[in-house]
Amino acid sequence: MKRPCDHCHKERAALKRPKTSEQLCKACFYSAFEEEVHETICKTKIFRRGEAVAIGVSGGKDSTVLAHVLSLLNQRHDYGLQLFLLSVDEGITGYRDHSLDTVRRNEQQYSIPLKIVSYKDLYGWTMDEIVKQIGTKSNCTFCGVFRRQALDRGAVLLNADKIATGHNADDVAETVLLNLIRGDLPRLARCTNIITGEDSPLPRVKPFKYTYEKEIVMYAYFKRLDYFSTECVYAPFAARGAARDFVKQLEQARPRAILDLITSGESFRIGDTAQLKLPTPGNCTRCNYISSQPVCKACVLLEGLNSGQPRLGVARSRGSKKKGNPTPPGATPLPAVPSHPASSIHIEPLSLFCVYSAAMDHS
Ligand SMILES: Nc1ncnc2c1ncn2[C@@H]1O[C@H](COP(=O)(O)OP(=O)(O)OP(=O)(O)O)[C@@H](O)[C@H]1O
Repeated sequence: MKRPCDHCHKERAALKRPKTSEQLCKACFYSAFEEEVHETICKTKIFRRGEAVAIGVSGGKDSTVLAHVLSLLNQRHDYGLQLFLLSVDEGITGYRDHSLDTVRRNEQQYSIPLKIVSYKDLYGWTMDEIVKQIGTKSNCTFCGVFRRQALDRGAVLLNADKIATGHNADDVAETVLLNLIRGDLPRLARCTNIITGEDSPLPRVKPFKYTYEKEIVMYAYFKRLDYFSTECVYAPFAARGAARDFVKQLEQARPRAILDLITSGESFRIGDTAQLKLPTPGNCTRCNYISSQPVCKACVLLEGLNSGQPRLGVARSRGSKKKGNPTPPGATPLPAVPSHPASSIHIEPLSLFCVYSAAMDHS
């Protein structure tokens, strides 16, 4: 016979909590999971009453659970947030089309309005078309850069104040490790910030910063949430490989290791030399997107695609001084994106870092 729940001592335990090793019944697990996210939101003050929040939803487990939990906590604790679902359709047949079906169902299930923006409309290219040009070697670079901008542009169209993403504690711990391995001190110092996006028009927040991936999967499973669990067809091995495996091994030996890695990252402070490396944000001269270079990375990549030299932007690490309109025939010119005051937030180009690490993995 199973032992009783460590919290309520009434119901029988249904699971062992990965984060704490406690034996809990389902109800106590849901409550612990949700209230920890609530505590993170309150302590870090990532939301203000009345704000419009665009939740970046891919249809995957993390963002689906995020949409579910934010909607629930918004009602339960009366945050006064206006929530939206925001999806980027990268144009990947057999992957994103299916996950978008999930997101459309989520719109009904959670009664949260959904906006979908597509690479085809914004840039004139789908990822399927890009992969035909570039192959599967540097495709993640294009996808990451385009997705970041697409999320920003979608959120601006929604008049959102913030973007919330489903990045979890495992993601943050991996980023700490990767920055440490690469000796990237400025990024190491920033990568644990819960509010990021100084290099974007809108702040980005990670309510799951302290939430373990395993618990997100358990929560989704026990609550029978409707999510899509297939890997991207173009990047089944791109995801941070060794760092991910290492974090999982550490967690197996000692569950607290994930939180400890985050705490180590948080304790890091950079000196003046490293501070000098931080780029100064300006605006892209072509599309007006916030950029530390005269031409933003997306425009450089587009220029390469449209001129039949798709490796152009991949080979160059940053920016381009070439002139010309990168918008292809038939594509919507990119709408102007306002910038937000840099002083009001911390910076952490986590998504850009994913792109960077994917590029490193492929190189
Ligand atoms: N196509 C997309 N549309 C909207 N948001 C996205 C998209 N892809 C990723 N995101 C956001 O970025 C976060 C991290 O991206 P990542 O690539 O790890 O997501 P995923 O593995 O596709 O799905 P999930 O994180 O939801 O399980 C997601 O949780 C989500 O908030």
